[in-house]
Amino acid sequence: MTSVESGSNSADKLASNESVQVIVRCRPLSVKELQQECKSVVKIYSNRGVIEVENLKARSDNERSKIFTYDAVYDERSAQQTLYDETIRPLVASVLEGYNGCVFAYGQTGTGKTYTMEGSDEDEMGIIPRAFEQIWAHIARKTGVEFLVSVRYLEIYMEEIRDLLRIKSTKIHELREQAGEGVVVTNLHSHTCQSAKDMLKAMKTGNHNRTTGATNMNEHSSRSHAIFQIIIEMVEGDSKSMKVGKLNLVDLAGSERQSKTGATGDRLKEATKINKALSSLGNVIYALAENSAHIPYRDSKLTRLLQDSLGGNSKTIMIANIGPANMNYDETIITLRYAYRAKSIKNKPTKNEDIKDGKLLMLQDEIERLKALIMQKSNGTEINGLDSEEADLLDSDSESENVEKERKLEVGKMEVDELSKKLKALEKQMVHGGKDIVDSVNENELRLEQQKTEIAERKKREVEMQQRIELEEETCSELKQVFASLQQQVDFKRDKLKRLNNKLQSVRQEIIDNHEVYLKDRQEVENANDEAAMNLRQSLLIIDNFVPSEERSRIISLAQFDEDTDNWIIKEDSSRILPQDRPIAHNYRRPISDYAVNQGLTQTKYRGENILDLKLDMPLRTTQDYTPPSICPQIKALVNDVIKREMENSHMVIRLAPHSVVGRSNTSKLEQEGKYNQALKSLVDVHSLRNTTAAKPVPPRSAKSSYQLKQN
Ligand SMILES: Nc1ncnc2c1ncn2[C@@H]1O[C@H](COP(=O)(O)OP(=O)(O)OP(=O)(O)O)[C@@H](O)[C@H]1O
Repeated sequence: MTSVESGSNSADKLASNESVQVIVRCRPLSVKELQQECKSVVKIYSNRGVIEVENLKARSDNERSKIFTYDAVYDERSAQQTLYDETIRPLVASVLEGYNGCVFAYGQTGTGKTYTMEGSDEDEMGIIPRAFEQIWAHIARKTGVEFLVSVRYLEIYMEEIRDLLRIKSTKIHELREQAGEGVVVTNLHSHTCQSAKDMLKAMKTGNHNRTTGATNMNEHSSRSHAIFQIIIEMVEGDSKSMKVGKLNLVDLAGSERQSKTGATGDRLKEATKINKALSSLGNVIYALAENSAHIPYRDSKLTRLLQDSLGGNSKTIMIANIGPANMNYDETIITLRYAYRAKSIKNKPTKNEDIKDGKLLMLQDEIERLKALIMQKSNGTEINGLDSEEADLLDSDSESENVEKERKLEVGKMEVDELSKKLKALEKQMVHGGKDIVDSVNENELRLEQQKTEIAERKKREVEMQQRIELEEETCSELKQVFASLQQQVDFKRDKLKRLNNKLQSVRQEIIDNHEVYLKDRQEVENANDEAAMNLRQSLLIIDNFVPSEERSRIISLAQFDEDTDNWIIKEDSSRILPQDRPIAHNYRRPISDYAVNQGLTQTKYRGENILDLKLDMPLRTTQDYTPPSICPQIKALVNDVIKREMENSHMVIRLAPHSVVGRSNTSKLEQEGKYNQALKSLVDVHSLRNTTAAKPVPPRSAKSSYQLKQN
């Protein structure tokens, strides 16, 4: 192991600074961006913590570039090791002293969040594996302290929490507020680790289970927000209280424009959820920065889980990842503004110490108890053993008693073995600090690492001082100015006015940019809304056409909104609860007789029987119920007369027809056809007259039926 702890210096320093620390990292232009001949528009001034972004489409000089200042900034050449040593190492050192810590990476999709948090290979390890090394290097040096280190790994995918270390688990994970612990996730597997390797294995397992997919912007895009939690419990000497350090390492899903990622279908649904959660995170950051009375933590699972990290009991670092390409200018500006706002969030970190109940303390108690029990049993067994030997000598006749004693001895030994195994398993979970200080850390390396950390800290201080100087120079320049003449004063004021005017312009520009972003966001929300409305309409159609109305009403009456899962759930209908194991029917599978049907309604249902019997709505009348209307005799006579006449005419036409083909002209043929048609028309008229005077049409007769749902 090469990592070392930074010492208490850095940790103490972090403790005094309660603001969320914001750092920005810019990745290099990607191969795709180089192929598309994109230009780099981001300039990084690491010594001052400043970033300048150039707008190639600017219409005026005022819009040309935008400048932002952060706690630290890293350009495309920055090494993983440097970023870790300068910003994360002090935070992890604080966690090892009993603070809560959080690092979260935010940024547009494909800007390097996963690269920063996890890294790529051994040389390019990211923050998470480096934190493992730091933690275990610390444990290796800490004599007289017992540690219990456990990890959890979860993802929030489409607003559902999934346990990445138990991906097949069907347990439901809810968010619960717990006194002293903040918001916790229920039923999450906690994996106890004995080394950095164990942790790395857990991370890899979780990464393998994480939801990823390809988008236009990133071939391996993370489609979920992933949180890796490390919990370190520490007990010093014989103390009966412990310290607990918790570290949340968060790799957020990328913020993205649907138009750029080319998201459709499921990807679009994912993107909508991702953007919704990120915009709630933005709202929380905004509300905290503005000191609002209400902070909308409950708007998403992500913000509830990060509640302590933002404005609560935690030391927090936000890493804003950006890309340098001109085509991502808008997204880069959004990320930078987001990050800039987060700078003003104030946290209230306090040490988690003097904790009287916890897994480690319980483990220690259990180990003590087992040790005492083993001791007691072993003593008992020895005594029994002696007794039996003596008994052998003294009383060779009592064979059966000896056998009995030997059996007891055997059972006693087995019990001791069992307890020893249990004890070993429990002891294995705990780690004793300071065990292999000589093996694990080479002294020279340790010194070298400490020097590196000191250099990093000095650099950090330099950046802070540089920023302070620049700020003071600006505010004090007027005071320092000695005016030789009125003209000089006027010139100075004019300069100042110009500067203020520039500022005003850039604020105006920001408002315009924000408005454009708002319009784009709105368009995307509208698109998502349309799709959701379409899905809803489709679902309603299915419900209207395929779900019987009484079933629908029943479900509506049972449905209720569950705040914890942020979802609709169906309450259990006690009247419908069926026994889990219904008895198997022997001779008949379905109740067919009336008696059986009645029995089925009141008594236990058998497996394989229909459990639902839904009657269809039957028509009130059938065609058989049709009675023709009574028609007035005059109309009847009139109609009969017309029919008779027309029939005669048509017979005549039909009789004449063969001759007409040979001996008559075409005109007379047409005349006859006209008459024939007229006769038919009269018939139709009479028929329709009948129909209108008849009773209302009767729906087609359908067989009296019911459809039945069968339980499998
Ligand atoms: N600082 C960097 N130096 C070199 N390569 C980088 C750097 N940052 C990111 N990359 C590369 O850029 C690509 C995208 O990075 P990554 O997957 O980490 O982005 P992401 O922000 O996590 O994306 P998404 O939100 O879609 O998951 C990867 O191939 C990664 O190796």
